[in-house]
Amino acid sequence: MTELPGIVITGASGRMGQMLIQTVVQSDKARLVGAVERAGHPWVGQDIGQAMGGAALGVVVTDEPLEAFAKAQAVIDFTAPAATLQFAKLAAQARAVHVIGTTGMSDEDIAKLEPCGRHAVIVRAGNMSLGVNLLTQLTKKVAAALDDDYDIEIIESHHNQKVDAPSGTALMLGEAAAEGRGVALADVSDRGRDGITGARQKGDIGFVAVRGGDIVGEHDVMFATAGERIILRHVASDRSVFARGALKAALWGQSQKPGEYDMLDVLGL
Ligand SMILES: NC(=O)C1=CN([C@@H]2O[C@H](COP(=O)(O)OP(=O)(O)OC[C@H]3O[C@@H](n4cnc5c(N)ncnc54)[C@H](O)[C@@H]3O)[C@@H](O)[C@H]2O)C=CC1
Ligand SMILES: O=C(O)C1=N[C@H](C(=O)O)C[C@H](O)C1
Repeated sequence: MTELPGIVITGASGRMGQMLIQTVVQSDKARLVGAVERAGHPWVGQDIGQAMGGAALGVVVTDEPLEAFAKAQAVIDFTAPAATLQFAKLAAQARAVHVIGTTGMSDEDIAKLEPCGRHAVIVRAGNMSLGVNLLTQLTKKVAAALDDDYDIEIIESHHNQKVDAPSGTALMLGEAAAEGRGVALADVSDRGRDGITGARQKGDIGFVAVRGGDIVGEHDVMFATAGERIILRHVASDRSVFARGALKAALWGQSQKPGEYDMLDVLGL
């Protein structure tokens, strides 16, 4: 019998890290072979199951990513941009599929993934849920059907510990709206209203970020014109939707050629 694909989770103690550990351990399609945390983190050296407050899982948290990646078929990485760039090089070296959920990466950061994608499969998306990826397609379609008498605003809400804005999801939705309209998002994006801003520019795509409490992730795409508004909405109430998508991507990546992919490729949307 062939062994199930081995998965390493980076940022293992994080909100997503812990959800990913649970998701992989409960799956009958993959096995957990590693858990990585940053050097100096108190969980390093502890069994990941016990560190999470449960039974031992036989996987000790390490701060040596390459050693862990070498034993794995895939790395699922929801950490921070600098860490993700380091992991991309190491996953390519280990020829492991690298699933990147990390957001807040700059265009320069994203360009640095290109050489890694020549050696290994990379799947990257600002949101790994089926619902949001479907919403990008709906957004594109609605934006293509309406002219710029409809003002597009993207409103995102997240918990009070989120460090980046706009969210990765909001940017995906903005890209989809811009694509539907046949414009480049960089040319029409309005991200920072404060003070005497002047009236809204026709054709702009606006972004609004709300931060508070324990909101998992909510996104509205509003098309507003005189007399009516259309609002497309996604609400995530549990991080398992992201973790399930990420595991699906890790398994899908096993049969792909090296290159950079996104969740639309994984989901066939
Ligand atoms: N694409 C998607 O579907 C989703 C993406 N995210 C993104 O995932 C990222 C993480 O989110 P959370 O889990 O909420 O954050 P968090 O702050 O709870 O967890 C991040 C973890 O990464 C660890 N980390 C940082 N640098 C590291 C390094 N060099 N080596 C190993 N571990 C390192 C931290 O110690 C921490 O445990 C964010 O960018 C967030 O926006 C979150 C949810 C869904
Ligand atoms: O940081 C989060 O929590 C989330 N981040 C992703 C994003 O930036 O869009 C996805 C999700 O909304 C949760």
